[in-house]
Amino acid sequence: MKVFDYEDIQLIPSKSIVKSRSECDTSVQFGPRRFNLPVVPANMATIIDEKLAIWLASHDYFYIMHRFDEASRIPFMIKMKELNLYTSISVGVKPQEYDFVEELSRLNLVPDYITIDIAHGHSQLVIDMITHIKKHLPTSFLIAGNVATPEAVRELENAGADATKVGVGPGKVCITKIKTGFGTGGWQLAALSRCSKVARKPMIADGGIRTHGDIAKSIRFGASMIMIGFLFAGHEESPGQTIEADGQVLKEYFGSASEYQKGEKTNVEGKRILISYKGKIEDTLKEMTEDLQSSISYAGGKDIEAITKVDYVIVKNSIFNGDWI
Ligand SMILES: NC(=O)C1=CN([C@@H]2O[C@H](COP(=O)(O)OP(=O)(O)OC[C@H]3O[C@@H](n4cnc5c(N)ncnc54)[C@H](OP(=O)(O)O)[C@@H]3O)[C@@H](O)[C@H]2O)C=CC1
Ligand SMILES: Nc1nc2c(ncn2[C@@H]2O[C@H](COP(=O)(O)O)[C@@H](O)[C@H]2O)c(=O)[nH]1
Repeated sequence: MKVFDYEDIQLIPSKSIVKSRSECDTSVQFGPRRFNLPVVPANMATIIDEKLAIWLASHDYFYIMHRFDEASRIPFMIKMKELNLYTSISVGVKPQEYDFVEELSRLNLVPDYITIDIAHGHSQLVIDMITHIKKHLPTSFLIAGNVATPEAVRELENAGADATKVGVGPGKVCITKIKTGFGTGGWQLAALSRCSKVARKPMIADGGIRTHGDIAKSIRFGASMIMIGFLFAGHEESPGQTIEADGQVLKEYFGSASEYQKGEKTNVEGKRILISYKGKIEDTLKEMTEDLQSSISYAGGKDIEAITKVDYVIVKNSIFNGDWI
């Protein structure tokens, strides 16, 4: 199988049709809503919390709340609805999650988006949860993952998922490939490309984004939305703990399957890292927008759609020409 990853690809420019990059529209329709950018901060405890979710929703960005503070999910949804903001939450597949879905239905607290978030999403456990959610919350836009193969995308779509999330093991704080030998680490973009050959519904590329150019590459290879942890970690608004050491300000970023999230050393497939403080998330989103507008201009178009059709070359490990920016 021919594989490649983000650092091995360069997209080929087409003639620009705009006078200024500011003419390029980075917005995207995803499910029932339109968002300013095709990116979503990872549904992880050190990446998203209620305060950031409110900011993102009220500024027309997509968010997915994590599922690790189970009891706070209903109060969170009530607050978002009171603020007239859309709701987007995560669930797992354990028995209590079945009750939770039924409770939402009973309370008529219907999330606009609901994401089934487990490590190995190509599983009967996920198919059963898709069936359960579609029965009790049929109008919610249902995202299911994570998966790595076309077979998995097809099965979850056939079970009723409205979108699938692709990426097993490419994450910055992931140790799945080291601990299990499995995953898409090092070939995440090729895995996405394979999945796109069969997907009939939108796909979220999840994990392994290291530069803003990787967003355009994900779109070229089939993603409608891109989930990002590392690039959103370390901001003022990031919920991870802030640590000061030797005059440096650092923030923590840990995996959802790490002992820091789980509170125990069982089935650990994630680690914790410290990241230099990055400033305000609004500034990062502005830079991402400008860079994606530039990508659209290089693609020879005026909107995201233009990027889906560009030519590309595979040049192994080429993008930094041996340098790091
Ligand atoms: N995208 C990725 O590459 C990865 C992401 N993660 C993240 O970590 C968090 C915890 O994930 P997860 O452990 O799935 O959540 P849970 O702890 O909720 O476990 C999910 C359920 O699936 C069962 N299961 C069976 N086989 C597997 C398998 N190979 N991997 C995981 N579960 C399995 C588990 O049973 P039992 O516990 O008894 O085995 C459990 O009932 C999630 O947020 C997930 O997204 C974790 C690893 C990889
Ligand atoms: N293998 C693991 N993967 C994890 C864990 N926690 C989260 N994740 C995945 O990583 C992405 C974010 O990737 P990044 O490269 O942008 O940082 C996230 O959305 C999850 O899919 C974990 O503990 N182990």
